[in-house]
Order: sequence, then C-alpha cells, then structure tokens
Amino acid sequence: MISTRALTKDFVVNRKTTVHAVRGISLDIGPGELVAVLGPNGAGKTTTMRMLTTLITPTSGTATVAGHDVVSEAAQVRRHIGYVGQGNGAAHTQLVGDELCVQGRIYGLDRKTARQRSDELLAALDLADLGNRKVTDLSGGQRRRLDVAIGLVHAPSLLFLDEPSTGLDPQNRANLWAHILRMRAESDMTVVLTTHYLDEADTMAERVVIVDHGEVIADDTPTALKAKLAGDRIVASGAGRALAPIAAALPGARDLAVTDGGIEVRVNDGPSALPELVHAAGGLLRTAEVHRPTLDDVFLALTGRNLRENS
Ligand SMILES: Nc1ncnc2c1ncn2[C@@H]1O[C@H](COP(=O)(O)OP(=O)(O)OP(=O)(O)O)[C@@H](O)[C@H]1O
Repeated sequence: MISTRALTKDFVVNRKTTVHAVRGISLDIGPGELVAVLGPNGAGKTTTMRMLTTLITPTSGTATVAGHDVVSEAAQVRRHIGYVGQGNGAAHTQLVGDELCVQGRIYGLDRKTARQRSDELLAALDLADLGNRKVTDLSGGQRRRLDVAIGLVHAPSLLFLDEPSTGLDPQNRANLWAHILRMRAESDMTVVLTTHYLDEADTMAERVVIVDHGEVIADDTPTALKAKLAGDRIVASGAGRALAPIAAALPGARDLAVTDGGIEVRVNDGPSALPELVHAAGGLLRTAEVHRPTLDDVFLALTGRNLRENS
C-alpha cells in the first residue's frame, strides 16, 4: 500500500540554514495495516506524512502510495487516500452536513451519493444529530470526528491521521478510537497515524514505527519492540547491598541499581525472574514487583533520551 525508498526532505530556510527534516526513510506498509508513527517533536513525522499525501514533494528518494508515485501521479494518489491533518481546518460557518457533502462533491461524488455518504458517516461517527449545526459550534471532540468524516467521505482505501486525538480529553480520545477501529474493521482500510500518546500507540497500533531526527530507528509490533529493546524492570525493597549480587545473577540481568530501600534491575522476562529472585534472596527481600516496559523505555533504550521530555 505504501512503499518508500530513501525518502528525504530538506527545507532550505535561508542561504545558511537547511533543515534535514526527513533523512532517507525506507518503509513498506501493507494493505489493512494499522501503523502508528511515533517520535518526539520535530522528528519528521508530519513532513513524512505530507510527502505521502502529496502535499509537499520529496527532495530525493521515492514513494508510492496505493500503487502510484507521489510526485508523478499525485492526482491518482489523492483519489485513494484520506488525510486528516493536525488541528482543525479553517473555521467554517457552514452546516455540518453541508460541509461533508461539499467535500464529497469535491471528490467527484454526485449530489445524491454525496448526501447519502455524508449521512452514513454522520451516523457512524455519532454526529447524526448535529448535521444542522454550524461547524464552528461543534465541541473539540465533535469537530475532530467531523475531520475524520471528511477524510473518509470518498471511501479511501488508505487513511492518514496526523495526531488525531491531540487536545481531546480521555473520553473523547477513546470515543474517536472506537469509531476509527470500527470503520477500519468494516472496510479493511489501511490506517497510518502519528501520535504523541505512547499509550495510544501501544494499545491501538499493530505496528509502531519510531522516528527520530528524520530517520526510522525502530519498526515492529509494540510487544516485540518492548521485549527486544527494553525488557522488564524488577523493583525490590529489602537489604539493597546484599540483594545486588543476587539480582545481578538473574538471567539477562542488566542496568542494576542499588536504591535507598533496595534494588532495581532490568531482565528479559520479569515474571519468570521474580520467583528466582524470591527463592535466592529469601529473608533479604521485603517486597518485589515487575514493571512491564513502555514504549518510552524503548525510546530511552534506543536514544538515551526520554520521549516525553522531547514532546
Ligand atoms: N516548512 C518548513 N520550513 C522549515 N522547516 C520545517 C518546515 N516544516 C517542518 N520543518 C522542520 O522540519 C523538522 C521536522 O518537522 P515535522 O513537523 O515533520 O516534525 P514532527 O515529527 O511532525 O513534529 P511534531 O510532533 O511537533 O508535529 C522540524 O525541525 C521542523 O521545524
């Protein structure tokens, strides 16, 4: 569905400054995949998405989307994709239903089909009662759902979402996700999204592409990324100094730290290392628990930096 090779974008700011926003990204995304592109501010996520949606042209490298080249066949690419950009579009005083219809007409739907499709989408996205409201009167969550409806009006086989849930409260985020996942299940649509929310990428995406400084630094399922790169952390309280050599002997033990009240150690498989620690440490141990890794741990392991600090 998407194939990029050494995709690169430089922005020439002035004679002395060129920003290397995307530095040679090669990526293949198959039909029906749900992929989250994750990375700190300025990593190059939006720039990549804008190249794939034909909004800007690459400096070098190639990209095909739905079988068409993003530069030489931009019009064909656009026909196959939906794009929901960051934030809300221009403030429209149009009615919600009309706005959606107009967007459908722009994509070449006849009046009747546009109306039908817009009614379907308003119902699917819980906006049916709001068809006669002005777009400007919608709440943030409703407006974001309308943005998604607009991205879907021409029934694209591929949907790009740039930070779809930024600024929404947890309930609206969950609600938006429920809609996106349901529509994807119904149409087998490919979905590529960028997000700052680690938990969102972790729970919703089947595949996570981590981008940093314009390059892909990891690409796998969230589970595999966490298992491969981060491991589990065991946090134990008790006689720290005496516990340290025992913890160091656990299978795969690394990053051992003696803390005020005990130790912390990283292992590959926490649930199986914990009983070993309990058995070997006996009375030296007061409490012990396993912390499963997060995608933030993955980013830290890869870059030595914290994703949240950057975003
Ligand atoms: N039109 C532009 N002119 C100059 N520099 C740009 C332009 N657009 C983006 N950049 C720069 O390119 C780099 C990548 O930006 P991009 O918006 O792709 O990052 P991002 O990962 O999407 O960040 P965020 O999470 O903040 O949206 C940044 O350093 C940004 O300042």
